[in-house]
Amino acid sequence: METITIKAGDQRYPVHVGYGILDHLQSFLESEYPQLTSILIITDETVGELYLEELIHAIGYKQIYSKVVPAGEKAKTFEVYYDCLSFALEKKLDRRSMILSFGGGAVGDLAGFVAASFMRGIPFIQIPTTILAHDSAVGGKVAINHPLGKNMIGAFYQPVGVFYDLNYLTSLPKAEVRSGFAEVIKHGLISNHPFYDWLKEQVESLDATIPNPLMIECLTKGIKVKARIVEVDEKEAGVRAYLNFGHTLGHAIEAEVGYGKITHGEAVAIGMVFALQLSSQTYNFEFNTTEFIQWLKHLGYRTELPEGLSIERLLGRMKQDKKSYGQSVRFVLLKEMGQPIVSEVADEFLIENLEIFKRQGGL
Ligand SMILES: NC(=O)c1ccc[n+]([C@@H]2O[C@H](COP(=O)([O-])OP(=O)(O)OC[C@H]3O[C@@H](n4cnc5c(N)ncnc54)[C@H](O)[C@@H]3O)[C@@H](O)[C@H]2O)c1
Ligand SMILES: O=C(O)C(=O)C[C@@H](O)[C@H](O)[C@H](O)COP(=O)(O)O
Ligand SMILES: [Zn+2]
Repeated sequence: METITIKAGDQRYPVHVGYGILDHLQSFLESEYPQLTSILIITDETVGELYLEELIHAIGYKQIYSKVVPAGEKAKTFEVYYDCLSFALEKKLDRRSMILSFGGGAVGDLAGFVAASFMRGIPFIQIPTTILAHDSAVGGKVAINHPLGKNMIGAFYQPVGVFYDLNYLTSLPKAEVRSGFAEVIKHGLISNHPFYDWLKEQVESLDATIPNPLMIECLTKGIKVKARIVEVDEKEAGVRAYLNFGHTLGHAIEAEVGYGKITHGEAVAIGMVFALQLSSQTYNFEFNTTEFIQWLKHLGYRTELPEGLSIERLLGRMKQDKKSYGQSVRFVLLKEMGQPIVSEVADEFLIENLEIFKRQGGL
């Protein structure tokens, strides 16, 4: 097991990563929360069906409730959020209760926001079950979606611990492996040459990555990139925006095609290709985009805009992105490998490039 400590503001918490590590959760609860009154596990129907009983057994605590929510983006709605809060009130959770988020990023974002707002905040633990969640379970961004924009209603609210048992990854569908791995690639691109080059060299196929020990290395490297950024800028006043590389267009695509119709990682992969196109035009960033796209395609990613999307509507979505001020769209671009910059992009330039992108099917 490897443990990475996250420092965020005045908080510190461990991210334990490894195979079969849930025994540590029980001892963590006993030692750190001796006055615990009850536990609410929030999970989704898929993860619940596969692993909930086993988790309840592993925790071995008497007062455990579980709330099963729909799988995927359907969990990140106001209705489901409200339903979770009602459930917590009905079960008489109090300020010494704990929420355990058990699932992928969607459940983590939802459960974290429930924890952040229930009685103005009770502790929560992340038990991630997807590759993507190496990103979402760390750093304290919690949120639900609004029809007008992704993650628009939320908070910065850190978990008190993350227990990442990689055994869960073995049941992930291929599309979810791919989705999660896009965030690993993002962490490579925004951090440095060696990490990105290493990834490209090592990962020729996503089929072989689970339960290959290579995956644990990819995930811990990714978590460390995120940890270094969150440590200096917990609430995205500056450099934390780098973690949004690929997300300006990515989130606009997710909202336009309909939440859950495309995976988050797949949309981010397309967004990264586009951000690289803008980077080379704006900063003469010398990067072998053709080779990058070939690698993405080889791993099974789509690299072009989904059909039928209107450029005007995408632009409208991007203007509502959380990085935008006034009506100016701000993108995370790369000046060099590992040197991101947040850059204001003029509408005309953006439209021109989106048109090229649309015509050329991802360059
Ligand atoms: N808070 C953050 O910092 C942050 C970072 C990145 C992404 N996100 C958010 O995370 C979400 C995406 O996360 P995700 O990809 O983990 O999605 P997810 O939670 O929707 O999980 C993807 C699918 O895989 C299933 N699943 C989960 N674990 C499984 C397992 N072990 N075996 C089989 N099936 C399993 C789920 O039921 C779901 O259908 C998006 O909403 C995105 O906006 C948040
Ligand atoms: O942790 C961050 O900061 C990120 O931007 C990580 C992203 O991968 C993640 O998708 C995040 O939820 C996006 O945040 P948002 O503020 O653009 O909604
Ligand atoms: Zn993301």
